[in-house]
Amino acid sequence: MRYVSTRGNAPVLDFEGATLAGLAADGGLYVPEQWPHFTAEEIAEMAGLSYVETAVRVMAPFVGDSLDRDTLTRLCEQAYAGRFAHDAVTPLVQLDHQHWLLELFHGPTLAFKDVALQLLGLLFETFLQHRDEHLTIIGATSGDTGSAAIDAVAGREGIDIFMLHPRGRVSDVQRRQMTTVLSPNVHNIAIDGNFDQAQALVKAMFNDPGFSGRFTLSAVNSINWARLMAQIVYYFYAAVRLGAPECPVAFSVPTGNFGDVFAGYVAAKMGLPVAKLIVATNINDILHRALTSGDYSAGEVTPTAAPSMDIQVSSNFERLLFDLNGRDGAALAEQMQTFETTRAIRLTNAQREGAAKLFTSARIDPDDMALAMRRTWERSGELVDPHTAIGLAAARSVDLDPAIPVVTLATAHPAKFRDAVERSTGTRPILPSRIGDLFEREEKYDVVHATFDDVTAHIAELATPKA
Ligand SMILES: Cc1ncc(COP(=O)(O)O)c(C=O)c1O
Ligand SMILES: N[C@@H](CCOP(=O)(O)O)C(=O)O
Repeated sequence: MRYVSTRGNAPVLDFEGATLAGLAADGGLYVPEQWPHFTAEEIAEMAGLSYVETAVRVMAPFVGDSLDRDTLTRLCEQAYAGRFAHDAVTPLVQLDHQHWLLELFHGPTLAFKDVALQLLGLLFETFLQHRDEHLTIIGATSGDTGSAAIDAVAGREGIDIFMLHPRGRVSDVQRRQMTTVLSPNVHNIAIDGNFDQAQALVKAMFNDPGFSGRFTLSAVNSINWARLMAQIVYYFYAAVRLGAPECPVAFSVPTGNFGDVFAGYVAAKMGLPVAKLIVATNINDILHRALTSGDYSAGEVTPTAAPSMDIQVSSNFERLLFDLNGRDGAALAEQMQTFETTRAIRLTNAQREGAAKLFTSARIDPDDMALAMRRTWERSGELVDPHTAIGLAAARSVDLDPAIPVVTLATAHPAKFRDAVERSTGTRPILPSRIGDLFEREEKYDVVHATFDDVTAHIAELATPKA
């Protein structure tokens, strides 16, 4: 499989190259040159497969010649068998006759990010084995990517990770999951700013030849295609259990950077019968506005009780706009440059009409989020975190054929957001025993001004330059 940039002006790479590069050299994002496709018979054959077997089937076409089948299978076994606290890896839980939760938080750091990052850590290690390179990973987090990426690469030879988080804007559990990992290759940086600023700094570092030329940079955010590839798997895994390919399934996805829901779009492109993708946002609603009125304009980020979704520049939306624009890289580059300068664009008619075929959206305010947490607890006995609650509230707000199962992606364990869950339900979720001592552990992180010069100077002091 070959990978092209959404902005049409970067080298075409294979899977290994795209995984190590992270971001394309022209500022765009790598996407497969074409979408692989499964027939209905091939999807039916996935019924009864284990998570690992499903993962290998779904990801093999994307990996192409970069890994042989045995190696891909071994890596999936290492990533999923044993590292997740549930045999099904991503189990389904039924709430009522139509609604289901897809629990994606059974990994080591209690959020859906583990599903992709456990594999990505192993991919980096495998690809580095035949290269004489030291990888410098630079990432930005609104709380969950950071800990999952750190868990995946802490202590690995030949890799350093620098993770930027917005100071004071992540939950105490989220922060400690990052800052209590004391491996010498882990570098946590708290910036005075929000996630969008952290993400912009990361992209600027990749795009600055003076900085990126000195190090072998890579990315762990969902700008890295390999992240999304691994997230496609659970759409297949859930849908075949609910009757696909005969029966279509809808998914409601709590959304910030548009990565998780874009993985659902790719699953649909690959032949999975997806009835609807519900883009569930909090009051930081750029995606809801874009999908309902074509207005993709970034406002100020407002802190909420669902902090991982406090995002106003949704990186992966670029991948959708590219696909819906007839994959015209030059036109997309112009559109994205306008967005980068003015922080606002209007979607073209082709983009709006194309998106409307599969996507719908809902903006959930804090009261409805709290109500969804309380009702789910009272009616189903399930504690859900604020992000999942937004997905559930959105799922229930959309008018869908009652015969179609609606799966809400449960993206984080409620214990990551204990205060918010307790406020809404009166019940305080307990930290799972594997991180039960989190509040006794020592923390280590640096506070750095959110400017390009300060952050790059800090990283350059600690990172290993190219030989
Ligand atoms: C718990 C949680 N839910 C939802 C999201 C949104 O996912 P995405 O950014 O892929 O849209 C995030 C962060 O990305 C998250 O950490
Ligand atoms: N919510 C994320 C933000 C980064 O998103 P990513 O999926 O692009 O890594 C987080 O928790 O860090």
